[in-house]
Amino acid sequence: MDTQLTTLSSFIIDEQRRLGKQASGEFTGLLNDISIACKSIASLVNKGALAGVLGVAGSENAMGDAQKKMDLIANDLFINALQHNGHCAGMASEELDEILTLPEGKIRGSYLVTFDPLDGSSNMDINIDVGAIFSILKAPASGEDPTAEDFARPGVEQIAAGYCLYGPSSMFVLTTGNGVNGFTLDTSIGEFILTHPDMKVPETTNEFAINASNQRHWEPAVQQYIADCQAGETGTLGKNYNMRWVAAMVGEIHRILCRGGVFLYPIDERNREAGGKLRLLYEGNPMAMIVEQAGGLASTGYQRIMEVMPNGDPHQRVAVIMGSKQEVETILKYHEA
Ligand SMILES: O=P(O)(O)OC[C@H]1O[C@](O)(COP(=O)(O)O)[C@@H](O)[C@@H]1O
Ligand SMILES: [Mg+2]
Ligand SMILES: [Mg+2]
Repeated sequence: MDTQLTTLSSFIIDEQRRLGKQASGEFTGLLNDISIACKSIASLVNKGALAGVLGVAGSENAMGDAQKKMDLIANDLFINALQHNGHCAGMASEELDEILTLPEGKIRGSYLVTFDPLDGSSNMDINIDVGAIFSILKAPASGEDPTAEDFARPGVEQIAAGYCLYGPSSMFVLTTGNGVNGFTLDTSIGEFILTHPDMKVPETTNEFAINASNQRHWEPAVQQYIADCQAGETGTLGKNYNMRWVAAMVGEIHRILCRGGVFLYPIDERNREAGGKLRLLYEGNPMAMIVEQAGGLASTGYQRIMEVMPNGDPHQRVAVIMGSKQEVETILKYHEA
C-alpha cells in the first residue's frame, strides 16, 4: 500500500515552493475554498434523489437557460466558499446575471474567480456526469470592488484554471500554468489525492465529439471535416473514427485528457451572431488553458481561444474546437481552405 499520499493542498504548497514563489498562502487558500465547494457539490450530486436535488428550479439564468435545482445549489456553494475567507475579490458565474462583489465588511482578496458551477446540468436528472469549471484571474491592484471590465481579460492572463468532474469518482483537475495534474476524491478521508500527475493530451486521435444534430447549421469547414471523419479509411483523412458525446464539456475534456480526442462546439448559423454556444470566461478559457497546458490546442477555428479579447459581457460566447494537437491542426486547415 502506498502511504505517501499527496493531497491537493500539499501539492499546491509544494509547487509554489518549488517554483520559488513568494507565497502568502492566499492562492493556496483560494484553491482550498474552491475545492471545498467542489467536495460539497460532489456529496450532493452523489446522493442525487436522496438529497432532493434533482429537477428544475423553475427559473432561468441570464442566457434564458432553464435552471436546475442543482445549478442554483452549486452556485450558492461556490459563492459561500469564496466570499468569506479574504482570498477572492469578486466572481462571475453562469448562474448570476451580473458579476458579484463581496458584501460590506468582507475582506477583498487578490483574485477574481469565474465559474460554471454545474456544467452539463441536463445530465443531472439522468445520473450521468456533470462537473464544475473555474478560472482564476488577478484582481485589480487598486483594492476597489472589481467591475465587469476587470473580468474582461483574455485567457492568456489566467493565473490558474480547473474543473471538478462528478463521475463514477470525483476528480479535481488543475493547472497553475505548469502542466496539468489530476486528483481523485477519496471520500473516506475527504481529500483530493494526486492520482494523475502531469496529464498529457495525446497528439493524435481518431475520436471526435460534436452534437451531430446541429449538422445542417454548421459552417462548410466543419461539415467537410466531419464528413471526412465519417468516410473513415475510404476518405481523405484515411483512418476510421469513433464518436462520443457526453453532453457535458467537462466530461468531453476529461476524456480527451485521458486518451485524446477533439471536442467541437463550433460556430453555426444560429449562434453566429452570439459568437458560439459555450461561454468564454467560464467554459472556453479555463478548458483552453488546461488543454494547452497538457500539450493540446484550443481554437475558435480562426483564432486561439485564449487570445479572444472579451467584450465585457460575463456571458460572452465563443466557438470551441479543442483537443489533440495534430487533429486540431487538421481541422484548422479546413477553416483556411
Ligand atoms: O445541448 P447540447 O448541444 O448537447 O450541449 C451540450 C453542451 O452544453 C453544455 O452542457 C453547457 O453547459 P451548462 O450545462 O453549464 O449550461 C456543455 O457542457 C455541453 O458541451
Ligand atoms: Mg457549462
Ligand atoms: Mg452550468
